[in-house]
Amino acid sequence: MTTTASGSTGTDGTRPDATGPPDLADLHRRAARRAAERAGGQDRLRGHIVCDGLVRIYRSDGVEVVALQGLDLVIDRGELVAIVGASGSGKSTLLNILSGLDTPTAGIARVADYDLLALSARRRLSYRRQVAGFVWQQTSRNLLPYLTAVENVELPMRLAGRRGGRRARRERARELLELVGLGPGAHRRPEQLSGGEQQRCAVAVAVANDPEVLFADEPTGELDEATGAEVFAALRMINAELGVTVVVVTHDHAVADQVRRTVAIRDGRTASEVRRTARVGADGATELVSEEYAVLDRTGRMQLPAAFVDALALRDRVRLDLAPDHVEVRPANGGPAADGGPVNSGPAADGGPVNGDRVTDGGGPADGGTVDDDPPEGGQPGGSWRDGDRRGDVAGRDGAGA
Ligand SMILES: Nc1ncnc2c1ncn2[C@@H]1O[C@H](COP(=O)(O)OP(=O)(O)OP(=O)(O)O)[C@@H](O)[C@H]1O
Repeated sequence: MTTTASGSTGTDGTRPDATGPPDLADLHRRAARRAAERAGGQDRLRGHIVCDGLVRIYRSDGVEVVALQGLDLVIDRGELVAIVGASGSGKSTLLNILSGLDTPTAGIARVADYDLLALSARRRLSYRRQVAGFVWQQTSRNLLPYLTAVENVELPMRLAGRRGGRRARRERARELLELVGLGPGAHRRPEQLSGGEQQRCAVAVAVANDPEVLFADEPTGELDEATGAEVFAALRMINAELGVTVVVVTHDHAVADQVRRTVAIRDGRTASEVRRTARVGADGATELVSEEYAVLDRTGRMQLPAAFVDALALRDRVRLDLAPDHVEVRPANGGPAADGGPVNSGPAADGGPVNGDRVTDGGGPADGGTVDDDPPEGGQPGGSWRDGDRRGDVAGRDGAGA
């Protein structure tokens, strides 16, 4: 690595008069300051939901299955996030841990300041009754068949000993059913409701005790597209009106494509994520812009997209170089990148997209930029990548690369 000119520095380690991108000396100072903060414990993880190095190992009959292998995830209060990933990638395991149904093997899992690795039985019960709501994929698992919709919503309030008496509970149950668009069905039993209506009722049940977070595991999995959209609208309503943080595991593109943030899990780790923002274009029209990012963990590790790895035949070890606004990754022994082109030219310092893809609404995410897109033709760098693809790990913190 080489460094360039330096100047006087501000309290954050950068030059106070800097107007352009930071130079290499700035970056080195910043890195040293962050390392010192980590060592001093100031690098505290913040978020409504925090997973850091989360591990879950299942053991049965002498066989170990590592379902989560150091998963990192931070979700802010009030966010609505979709979790996607191939079958077996660890989505349900993650949701079971976050909802207090399962205990992780190691790492950090914290929701609303509840440390999920250190819950007493009593605190776990109060967490599940009052902090976390849950909606299962199977409609039959969410509701008691012999109670009406309104009675199903009242039940968690009764179990939690919610104050205000029967009348107050009934009033709240009705309000919640109205909110999810099920007012007229309040006095029907589940068998008298459609699948979509049952799932909307389940959403109302899940938020009956004012939880801080709502987890839903494939809530539209058993429904057709139109009915699934109604259920997702109910989740959106809960998120927007009640401010509940919502995390939805889904295979449903119609759901994943509608949220502002979709996180892809692969092999028990967060691999990439797509963020969507509405922007007003030059013609005054609002467009939805999707940007895809690789996920960098706290120790500096990330997964290179398989298309990038294959395009440059990257194997075993790579060279890393720090430039003022990006990091270059090159094959260790020459290869296609030896004559120039950095693999990743995205602006790293400001958190810019890893591949620079931008997708405007209209063609939809299928046109590019989402985690499930087809890889670019010929696997050229600069394209998007498929969620299920093999990736190369890059460990950046020690500068070794591999
Ligand atoms: N109770 C268990 N005992 C042993 N292995 C398990 C157990 N539960 C899950 N696994 C394994 O852990 C890994 C992750 O499973 P998980 O159910 O979390 O994946 P998933 O992404 O939710 O998959 P799907 O989309 O098919 O539901 C898989 O290899 C699975 O076989």
